[in-house]
Amino acid sequence: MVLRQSRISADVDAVRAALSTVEDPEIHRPITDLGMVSAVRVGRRGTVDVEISLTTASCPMKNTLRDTVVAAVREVPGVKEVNVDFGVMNERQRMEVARTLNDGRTNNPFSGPESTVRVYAVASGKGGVGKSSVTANLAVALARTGRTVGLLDADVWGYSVPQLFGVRRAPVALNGTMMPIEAHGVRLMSTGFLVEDETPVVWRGPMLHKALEQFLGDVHWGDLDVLLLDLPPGTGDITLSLAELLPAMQMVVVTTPQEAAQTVATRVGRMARNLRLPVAGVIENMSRLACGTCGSQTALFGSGGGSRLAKALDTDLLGEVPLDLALREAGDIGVPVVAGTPDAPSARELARIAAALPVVRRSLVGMPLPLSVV
Ligand SMILES: Nc1ncnc2c1ncn2[C@@H]1O[C@H](COP(=O)(O)OP(=O)(O)OP(=O)(O)O)[C@@H](O)[C@H]1O
Repeated sequence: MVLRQSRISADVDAVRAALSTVEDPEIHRPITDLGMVSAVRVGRRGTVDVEISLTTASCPMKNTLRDTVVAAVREVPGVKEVNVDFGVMNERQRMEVARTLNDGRTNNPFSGPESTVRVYAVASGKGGVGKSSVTANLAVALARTGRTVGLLDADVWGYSVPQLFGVRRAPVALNGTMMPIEAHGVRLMSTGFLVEDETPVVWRGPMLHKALEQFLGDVHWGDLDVLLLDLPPGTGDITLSLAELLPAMQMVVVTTPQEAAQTVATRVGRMARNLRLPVAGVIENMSRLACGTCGSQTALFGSGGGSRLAKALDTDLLGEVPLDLALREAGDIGVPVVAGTPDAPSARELARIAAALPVVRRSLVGMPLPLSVV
């Protein structure tokens, strides 16, 4: 029995079938559909050689891809050894991949009425209240419950997504289509990936709108369940553009317990009303500081800001995230706290909030209807 099995040789079709279960880690399509498998050779002793053509020579996911290919091919009966060689696609092949990706796609996949993607824009009245930390952790928490999540760093000038996720590289681009960078299970895009370290971004007005349009339309987000947007602090052009580009956009407002609720409510409330954006709820951040030794709680930044703001905006308080050293340290090392220290008090609360994020729809009352006079 043992002898006979060692003589069975795997066949090329079975190996190709196994390879069709392997997805490109960034494009999320089978490598066989993308034309990435350039050769498969099966030796008599169960040795399989696979040649993979990468979309770019500096493919950051090369090792991940090698591991998945080896694991898939090893499952084929008769396979004893798997060797993977990498080459690079030529321009014609890259164009073919870009065509496959763009097949039937409209420019902005989130703009049509048929889009079922839940879109949350996370806003704050001012900077430094933890809006980006909250957004990053909500995204990771949602991804950890099995959802496909995208996070667009719409804080174009003050981007923090690269730091919060520990990503320091440029995205792969294929003939005008950019691949989001995946980290901690979330598909990310940020201006921070596109500029040299510390280079200031000076886009304004129409250029800004165009850039956001491209972030939505020219990035291959794939089939998302949820798209989160980390807005810049305050209210302004970016929110205006995004509200126009994303009909399903709803806002989540982050505040500290101390912030003058009335000021934020007036500012954010006016913007939400003017743009007819529904507010899904308020998250109070930096709520209390728990003493690690005695467990006593100190309201370092006062209390009640979140519930006051929720009341003023006529929405719900979704949760209160405590001040937590683990969250601050997580941000510094680039591993969101819900992934790195899921038992930390802030991580538990953020995961709870993510699991219960409500869906509110934009009212059509007062919106211009797409009618034309005939
Ligand atoms: N709950 C928390 N506990 C401890 N530290 C926190 C908490 N929330 C945020 N921080 C820390 O506060 C700082 C500001 O957070 P963050 O960058 O997320 O704020 P922001 O509102 O997005 O700021 P900006 O508007 O400038 O982008 C960071 O150092 C972050 O680690």
